[in-house]
Amino acid sequence: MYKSKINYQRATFLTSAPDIKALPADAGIEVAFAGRSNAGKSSALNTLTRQNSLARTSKTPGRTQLINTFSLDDQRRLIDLPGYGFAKVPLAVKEKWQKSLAEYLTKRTSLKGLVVLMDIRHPLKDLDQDLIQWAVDSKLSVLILLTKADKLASGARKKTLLEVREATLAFMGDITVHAFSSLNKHGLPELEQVLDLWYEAEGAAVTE
Ligand SMILES: Nc1nc2c(ncn2[C@@H]2O[C@H](COP(=O)(O)OP(=O)(O)OP(=O)(O)O)[C@@H](O)[C@H]2O)c(=O)[nH]1
Ligand SMILES: [Mg+2]
Repeated sequence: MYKSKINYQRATFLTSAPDIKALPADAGIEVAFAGRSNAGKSSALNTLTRQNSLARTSKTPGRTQLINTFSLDDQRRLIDLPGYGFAKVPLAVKEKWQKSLAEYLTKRTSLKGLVVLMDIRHPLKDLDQDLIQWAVDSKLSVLILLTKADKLASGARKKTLLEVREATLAFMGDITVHAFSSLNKHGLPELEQVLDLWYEAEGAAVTE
């Protein structure tokens, strides 16, 4: 098993920011979780940090409307971004939070890597592809997590994983793809290993 170098359980809530002006100082290293509404971003953060209610989750898409920041230590932060692609939200609200999302992604210097979460049953929708291409063009490292992997049997899960890996070659970037489940913790060691690398705290190799 992979032993992570960073103690993700130590994460503490910092701020909920309506726009980037309200974020903590733009120093150190940030890793942000992005994806469609309901993809499982907040759940994945809670799984990573072994805290059930650090990030608020919901059956109702559009739960996370602010940029929520969590501290790992004085140099490292995790970010829970508002989801995109959810139609049933008042336009004014949607525009406001999509704007703060775009602002965060384009202006935040400490942003080192983007975790893009997609439901394994509906991967690579248009907005996901736009986000991944933008991240690659911006020289960000990308980790794709195919979430809710528990919803598929292992054969179908592996098939989708290979298909998505193949499809992401076209983006010509630094992209890693793993299946993930917050329900049964599938893919958690892989997530920790990639984050350790981005946070410049590489741990021991995965040995099985
Ligand atoms: N079966 C299963 N359900 C999951 C998993 N991860 C999340 N869910 C469910 O999916 C729903 C959405 O999860 P959230 O973590 O709130 O999703 P989000 O991406 O943060 O959503 P927004 O904040 O609205 O953008 C909740 O009902 C979760 O319980 C998983 O790994 N397996
Ligand atoms: Mg959320």
